Amino acid sequence: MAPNPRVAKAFRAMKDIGIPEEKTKPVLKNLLKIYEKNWELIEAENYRALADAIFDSEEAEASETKKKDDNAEAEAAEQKKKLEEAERMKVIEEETQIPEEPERPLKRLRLRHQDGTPLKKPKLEIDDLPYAIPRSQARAEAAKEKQPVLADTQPDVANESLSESGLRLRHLRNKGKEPISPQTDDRELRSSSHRPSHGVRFKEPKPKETALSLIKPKDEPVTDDTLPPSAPLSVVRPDSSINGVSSTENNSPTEANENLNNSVVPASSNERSGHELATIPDESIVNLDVASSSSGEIKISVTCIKNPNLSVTNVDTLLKKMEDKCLRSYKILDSNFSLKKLMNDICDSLLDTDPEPDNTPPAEPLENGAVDVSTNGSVDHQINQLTADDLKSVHDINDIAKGQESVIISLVNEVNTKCPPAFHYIPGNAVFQNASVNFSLARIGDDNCCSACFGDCLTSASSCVCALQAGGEFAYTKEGLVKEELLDECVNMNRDPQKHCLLYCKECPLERSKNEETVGTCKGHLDRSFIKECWLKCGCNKQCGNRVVQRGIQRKLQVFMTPGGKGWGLRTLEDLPKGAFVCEYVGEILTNAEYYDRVSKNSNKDEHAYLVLLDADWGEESEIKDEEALCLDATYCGNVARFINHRCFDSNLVEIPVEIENPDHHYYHIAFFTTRKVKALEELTWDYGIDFDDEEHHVKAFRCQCGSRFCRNNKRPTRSRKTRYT
Ligand SMILES: C[S@@+](CC[C@H](N)C(=O)[O-])C[C@H]1O[C@@H](n2cnc3c(N)ncnc32)[C@H](O)[C@@H]1O
Repeated sequence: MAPNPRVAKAFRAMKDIGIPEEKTKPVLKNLLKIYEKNWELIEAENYRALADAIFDSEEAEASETKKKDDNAEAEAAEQKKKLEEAERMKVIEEETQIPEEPERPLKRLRLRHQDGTPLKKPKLEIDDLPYAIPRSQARAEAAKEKQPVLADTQPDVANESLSESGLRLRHLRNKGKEPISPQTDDRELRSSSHRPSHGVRFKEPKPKETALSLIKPKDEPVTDDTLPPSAPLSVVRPDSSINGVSSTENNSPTEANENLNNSVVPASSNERSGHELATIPDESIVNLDVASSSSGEIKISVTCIKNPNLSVTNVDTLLKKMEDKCLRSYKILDSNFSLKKLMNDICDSLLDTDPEPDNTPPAEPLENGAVDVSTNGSVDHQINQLTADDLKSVHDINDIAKGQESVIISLVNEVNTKCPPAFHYIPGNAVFQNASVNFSLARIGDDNCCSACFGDCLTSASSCVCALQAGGEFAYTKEGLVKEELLDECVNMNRDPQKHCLLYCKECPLERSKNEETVGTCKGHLDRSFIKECWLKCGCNKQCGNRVVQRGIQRKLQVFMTPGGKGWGLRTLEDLPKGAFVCEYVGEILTNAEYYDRVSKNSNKDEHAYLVLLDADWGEESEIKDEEALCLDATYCGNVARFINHRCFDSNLVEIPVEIENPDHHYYHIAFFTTRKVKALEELTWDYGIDFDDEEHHVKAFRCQCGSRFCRNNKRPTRSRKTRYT
């Protein structure tokens, strides 16, 4: 078909002004459509409309391209921003000491030896040690020669070696003792069954227990928990003048404080429901009477002699005032909290305590004035008829340490109504019964103390005897912080024990104490570095910088109910620097045999468990007697450390053994130091070293809620726990 001459003419006209046909064609087509084929309009003024339309379309195209370019640029900028942000986060992470993605915990070691045959040692290449701080001559040499380290070739302390960093670290070993270690399969690493020492041991329902094991841990989210009230609260003590019909709680005037807001939060060993709050004034005599009848009536009467001119107030006003006070002072979270409900709860608790009141004789007061409810059966009930067990749990929520530490340690629960657990607060370890712990001065020879020192050992030009004992350098800086090298070594060892020296007992006291037909094989014990502090026979003064742990807790700490299902936890109320001493793990010093005995007799399977082994020396000696194989049990007696929860891998605390009174290491202290800077209100956590995979392990492996991105419990099916504990 012959081309439309008007079209050809339009093409020519455009060509004359430099516009090619292919550009003209689509625009002309469009224009014809718009002008409804009105050629006059297109041809007017020498195709001006067409030329304009073409230029317009060119402009639109250009702007479209620019837009695209801009978008691409914006995208690139966004991408760059993200990368920068990621980089910044990385730096922050590094600065806050959050560790890098760890090697995934490997499977557990398997023991291939047994039957008394000499055992091979674990194959440990020093090259594999991230920090490679050899703590004995043998290990240093092994490092040099890149030979596998044989545990039994390690000499003893007298023989310390310089670490790469120059820090001398002391071994927990005895001269001439030859620990034996089993052959291990390199392909199968890291398990808590082989993750020895210092872990919290979890009680298992079955008495058949195999071994203690521990585990490993990130930043706990900072919660906006409020600080504790500053005025200490007094503890409600049972009245020694209980008459058997009604009870009376008298607050000693010496414990008094001006306020009317003292509270007691008792909890029985069976975990009370948190309803037993009693509010009593201080400088007054408060009588609290509770009575119930067989028809189900309960009468609670509070008599308070405070102000003789007291006029009767409106009950609603009083309730409102008290509710405000409760919400404000006791940090009760529930805005619908009501005193009436609280009283109702008290009644419920009372009924729960003894649902069938009978007419047996009134309870006999205990020595300390409390009433043992086991003998109590009167129709009248006393809200403060505390059992001996209950007495352990009469906690002062404003100082759970009851004045036994040099700082106040408050307790808050803003999550639920659970009361603090039942235990006696003790500020230092105490022997339960059979543990052989001998603090005699005669045992401390000249080589165990710096008797020639004076003043502050840390300021003297040379290292003192105590420092030499720990490897030649003081463990602490002048600021009282653990030196980086030691800290990092300990953190590292805990993170990956298989890369460090595990020592194996010929006959493991732990296995022996299980009283099974055959003594199980030793699962290995970490060869740990110690801190050696100056002590009584040292010539330095009390303020010597090499005395840190023995001064006790100095930081503001708080026991709090964790929101994440871990139960109670411990947090700091102040920012802490890296390497700061927080507290030591305090409990009853038990032999392992005593501990197993305790576990087997304990019909109450406790929800939580609180055991730490003092096994740092075990693999060093050919034979450890039962009374020397010790552990710390904080179940019934302990300090704040019993509240420290576990965090896999990147916990903010690490435990370091500390020698103070005892030159041998059957007994020593376990002290917690910060692994990085810790912000106020962060939860303090510790890697227990539990192997959540170990099916045979006696440990009651809780479902870990640590929240760490390295949580070892995350990827595992819950099958073993379910079948074991239901
Ligand atoms: C030494 S206690 C710690 C204090 C304990 N939360 C309490 O309320 O008394 C150890 C117990 O706390 C609980 N726990 C500790 N860390 C935990 C975690 N990461 N996830 C879940 N439970 C944890 C377990 O029940 C464990 O047996």
